[in-house]
Amino acid sequence: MQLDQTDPVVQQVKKNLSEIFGDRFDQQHFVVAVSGGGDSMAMLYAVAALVPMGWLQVVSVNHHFRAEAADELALVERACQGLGVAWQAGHWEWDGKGNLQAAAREGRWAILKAIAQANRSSAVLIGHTEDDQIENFFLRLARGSGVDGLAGIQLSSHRDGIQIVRPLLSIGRQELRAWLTRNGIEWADDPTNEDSAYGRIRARQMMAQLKDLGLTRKRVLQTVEHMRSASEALDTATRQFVHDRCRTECGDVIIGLSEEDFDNREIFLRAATKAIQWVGGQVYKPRYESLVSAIDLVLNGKRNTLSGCVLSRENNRLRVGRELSAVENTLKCTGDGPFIWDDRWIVETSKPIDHGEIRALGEDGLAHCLNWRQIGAPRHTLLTTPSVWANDTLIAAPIAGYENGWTAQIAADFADWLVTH
Ligand SMILES: Nc1ncnc2c1ncn2[C@@H]1O[C@H](COP(=O)(O)OP(=O)(O)OP(=O)(O)O)[C@@H](O)[C@H]1O
Repeated sequence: MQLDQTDPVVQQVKKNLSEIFGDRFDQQHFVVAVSGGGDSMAMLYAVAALVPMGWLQVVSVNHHFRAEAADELALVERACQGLGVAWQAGHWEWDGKGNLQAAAREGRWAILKAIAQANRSSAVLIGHTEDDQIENFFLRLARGSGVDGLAGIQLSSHRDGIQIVRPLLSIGRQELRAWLTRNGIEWADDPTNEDSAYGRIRARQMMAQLKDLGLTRKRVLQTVEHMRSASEALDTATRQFVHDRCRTECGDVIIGLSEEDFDNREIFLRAATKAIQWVGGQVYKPRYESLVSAIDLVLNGKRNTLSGCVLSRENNRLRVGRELSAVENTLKCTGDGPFIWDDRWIVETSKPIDHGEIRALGEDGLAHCLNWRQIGAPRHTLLTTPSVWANDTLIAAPIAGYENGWTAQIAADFADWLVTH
């Protein structure tokens, strides 16, 4: 079944996609994440009405913890066959570690990301709706979130260098359900959606009661909008702060301290958070309380660690460096590169290597770098920089002064990275 472009839901989706991609929204390759639930099925049909089928790759992930999942995937596959759109299943299985829901979300993202990268897609489309926005607001409020958290879900965001777009974000779930029914589109109801053990569902139920206070959907969405605008203003100020006061050195961020940072901490803390995320390769921010206590300690001269980073004070500078025990990556390398190591270094050579290994320099490596003191960076920083090994012999440690035909440079400049994070 194909839908008419004048259909109101299709029109909304068109408006949202055009806002992000301009007039050429129908000439982008999209990965469309479809679970078989009402929201993502609505997204599938609306997007298929707008974007020629050759530009779409639908992906459904089976998390293998609900018996119904296979039927849901089959439902999506049938729908895609009917629409003439490419469909692919992804499989994920829980290793029993951590929280199941969170692990499933991460596993799903890893699959979507890999497919988007393989297809060189412009974006991954996700079926979040206005209801998700509202539920998310209450969940964040309950967690004591600040301006950024309450600024809500964005129409477009980035993760791991991939754009995520939510074309249904301005449409309510009820409207979508009615639309699906009107158009005879089948969807699968996820039984866990009714299970009040999940915070999101509890937030949904609570909304009904808050109406009595005059706290309507519209009011919540207004607050989200205000928070977004405040958050954007703070981001701009943070970028300016980073431009004026931060620089990078051997993969660390150095923040120049000034007296006013002790009084007016908001922008300073935001810049420190971004530095920690950039150095530590963290998608999520450290918890606010952990950040404040770590910063207090370091400003008082006590070196400490947070989110894969070492925070240390050097007179009027705060250094955010990588924590050695958090660097797990050992990368096999053959040829001349470029090799991406620790998700942030580009390592290359003019002398191709056979079956080498790139890993953090560490104590044993640094012992071979006789000139490291001349670099001017602290020992704990150099220990975390890339080094190249062959059969346990150190071949190069370019940042620690032992180049031997190798170079290493940071892949994404901190200030550039800030623009999309
Ligand atoms: N198993 C899955 N396979 C592919 N995409 C998924 C899967 N589960 C969720 N998604 C994507 O993530 C979005 C958000 O999922 P979530 O479970 O938070 O919401 P939902 O309201 O249950 O959505 P839906 O009704 O579409 O399942 C979905 O709309 C869909 O785009």
